[in-house]
Amino acid sequence: MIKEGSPVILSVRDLTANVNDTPILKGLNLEIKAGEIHAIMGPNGSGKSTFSKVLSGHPAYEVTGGEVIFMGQNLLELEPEERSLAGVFLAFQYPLEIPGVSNLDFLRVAYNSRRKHLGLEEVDAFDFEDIIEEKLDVVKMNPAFLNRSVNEGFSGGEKKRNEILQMALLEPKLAILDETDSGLDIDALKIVASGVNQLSSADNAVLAITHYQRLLNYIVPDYVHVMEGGRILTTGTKELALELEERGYDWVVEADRVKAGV
Ligand SMILES: Nc1ncnc2c1ncn2[C@@H]1O[C@H](COP(=O)(O)OP(=O)(O)OP(=O)(O)O)[C@@H](O)[C@H]1O
Repeated sequence: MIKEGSPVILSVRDLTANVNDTPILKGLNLEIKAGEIHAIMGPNGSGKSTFSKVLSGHPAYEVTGGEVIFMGQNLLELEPEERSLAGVFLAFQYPLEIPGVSNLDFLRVAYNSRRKHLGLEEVDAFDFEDIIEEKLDVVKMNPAFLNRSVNEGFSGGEKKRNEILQMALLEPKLAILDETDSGLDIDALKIVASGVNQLSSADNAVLAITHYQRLLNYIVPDYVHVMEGGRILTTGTKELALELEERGYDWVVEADRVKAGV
């Protein structure tokens, strides 16, 4: 859904970041405009999850250089909660369990925080039930999951579905999906993808990190990036994902070496 002149949602320039004093991101550049769906693929350990965690403001990751501008503001200056309120949503690779906090209460607090941030009136528990019911339908989730503690005892696939429910509710400007497809059966994959597609619009953007081309049959990307060694080595269209599926990553790494004259 690329439109000429769409506003830039995320601009990442020469981003470098360390984990435990070890450089992981080594000069990452990426620009995402409104209405676009981007996919990042790449070998294990190339820094994909690190990138998503740096964007969400995870404290274990130290940014050592570069800039990240999200909708005109310096994202790196914002606390993780502020990033979320500003409209950055990260669907985790391993969603956290929060024992003792009901999913319904958790979702209502998150929803009201975002409304407050947008200058809108908070909704009470009664009205929230109508809102959440509509969103449950997006991910075809059984309402019984609302009364359980957040993700506690949920299966891997149920946790991922719950992440997409949060996303549908919060309507972020930038949704980052970190291997949301892993652990999903075929039907759940289609439901999750359909939830993402229903959310996707000309005003927001999606960044999907995945190992599997099959997700991209359902969430069709405008751009596919290959990450290796903490950088984006190459960018293509959805056909690139098909080529990667067939040929693996070595040829991309080799082509980058030849380009760099190494
Ligand atoms: N807390 C940490 N301490 C030490 N090293 C870490 C830590 N977190 C990540 N790393 C290292 O950073 C590198 C990049 O990891 P990351 O999880 O970002 O890769 P990835 O591309 O998402 O991999 P995968 O496809 O396997 O999920 C890896 O070598 C990993 O071991």
